[in-house]
Amino acid sequence: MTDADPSTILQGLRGSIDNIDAALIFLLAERFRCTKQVGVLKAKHGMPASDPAREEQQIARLMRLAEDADLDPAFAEKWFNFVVAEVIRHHRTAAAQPHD
Ligand SMILES: O=C(O)C(=O)C[C@]1(C(=O)O)C=C[C@@H](O)C=C1
Repeated sequence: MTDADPSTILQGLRGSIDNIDAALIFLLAERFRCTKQVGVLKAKHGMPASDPAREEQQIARLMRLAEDADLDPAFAEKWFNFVVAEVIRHHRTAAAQPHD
């Protein structure tokens, strides 16, 4: 990566960034497909939208994984909290719908 034209290098890196962003979108979509089913299950059985004990375990695990992957663990925690806030919003919406 030394002598190549910088704009060629940039183009190659951007290609990888675009592939990674696409994979992240697909993974997030799959995660929300699962959590929507969790929301319906919880709503049907009168279970609370959030489970703080489960979240604590998830955060501890993700922060360990982030450290191993050389990713800022505080960033991993922020990302998780951001996603879970949206999941809980979906769960509350599901609970407010009529269900049998
Ligand atoms: O596992 C659950 O009970 C969920 O509702 C899923 C989930 C998550 O997105 O991982 C979301 C909210 C809970 O507080 C904990 C975890």
